[in-house]
Amino acid sequence: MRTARAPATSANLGSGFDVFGIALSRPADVVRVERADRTTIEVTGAGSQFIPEDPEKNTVGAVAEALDAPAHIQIDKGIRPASGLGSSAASAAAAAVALNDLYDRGKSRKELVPIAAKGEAVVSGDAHDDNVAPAILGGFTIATPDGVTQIDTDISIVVTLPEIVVSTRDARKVVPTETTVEKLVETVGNAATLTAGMYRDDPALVGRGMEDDVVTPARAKLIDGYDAVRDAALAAGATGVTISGAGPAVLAVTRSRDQRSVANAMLDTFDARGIDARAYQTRIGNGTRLY
Ligand SMILES: Nc1ncnc2c1ncn2[C@@H]1O[C@H](COP(=O)(O)OP(=O)(O)O)[C@@H](O)[C@H]1O
Ligand SMILES: N[C@@H](CCOP(=O)(O)O)C(=O)O
Repeated sequence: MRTARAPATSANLGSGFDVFGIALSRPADVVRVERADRTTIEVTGAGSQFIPEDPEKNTVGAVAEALDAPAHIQIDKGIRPASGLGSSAASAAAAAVALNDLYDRGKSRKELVPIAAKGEAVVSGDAHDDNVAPAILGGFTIATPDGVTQIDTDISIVVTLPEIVVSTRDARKVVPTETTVEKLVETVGNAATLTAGMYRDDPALVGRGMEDDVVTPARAKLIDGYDAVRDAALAAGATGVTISGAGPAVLAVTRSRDQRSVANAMLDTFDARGIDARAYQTRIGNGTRLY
């Protein structure tokens, strides 16, 4: 038997659509695997009533198949599904690391990224690596078709998760298919600024580099109160605010001293609109840990 803990992740970070991702120190999923003749799945925890236990429909089923590692897989969800916090990716990442060890498959952490991404394809229709890469490797990751670059960094983050459901599959349908050269130039500048900020552990650069005028405005329409919550977080000291993944979670980069006031400002703003929400005061953290 093996047990692995995989963290929530936040993909895109505004200017890095389908490329950038960060691991968050909390919340997390815990996955326990035991050898079996065929794969069976049991899910408990946050939002488990909405998560299929059929191996064809759960992200961990695709991972077990890709590693040829049938198992009884118990998933304890700490990350609500359809949150924008890489919930489906965290289970896949934890299962990949645990099954690789259980069956002694000898894959490196980087080799496990595309295997865990097969689970993402099951739920979102696309095998994008931007959640599974940080979930497995930790830190800040740049996932491209040529591979993953990982940077360890320490940045304070607030993520606010409203009681709204946005499925990644639906949020991918509103992504614009065309943009202008001006916006392309702006996006490249912001993505480069963000990357420099990650190298320097600099929340001001990271926050500025999250600006995005292409994908985020289209998706913001799916999140009731997004603009007001963003303004409130910035007024409370956040250095940048964007949608976490496909939403509805909203992510703010902060200096450590401003974390609590930013979290309160975001919660109060959702509350004023009658929307229940919870805030995670968290940091960029480690990848999947095997017990
Ligand atoms: N192990 C899993 N954990 C979470 N969601 C899963 C899992 N396996 C399948 N799903 C399905 O994936 C969808 C949530 O994935 P997604 O929309 O990408 O949310 P998130 O942004 O939180 O990852 C839900 O329909 C859920 O039922
Ligand atoms: N790049 C993807 C990331 C989806 O993240 P999730 O946490 O919402 O699953 C996208 O933006 O569609």
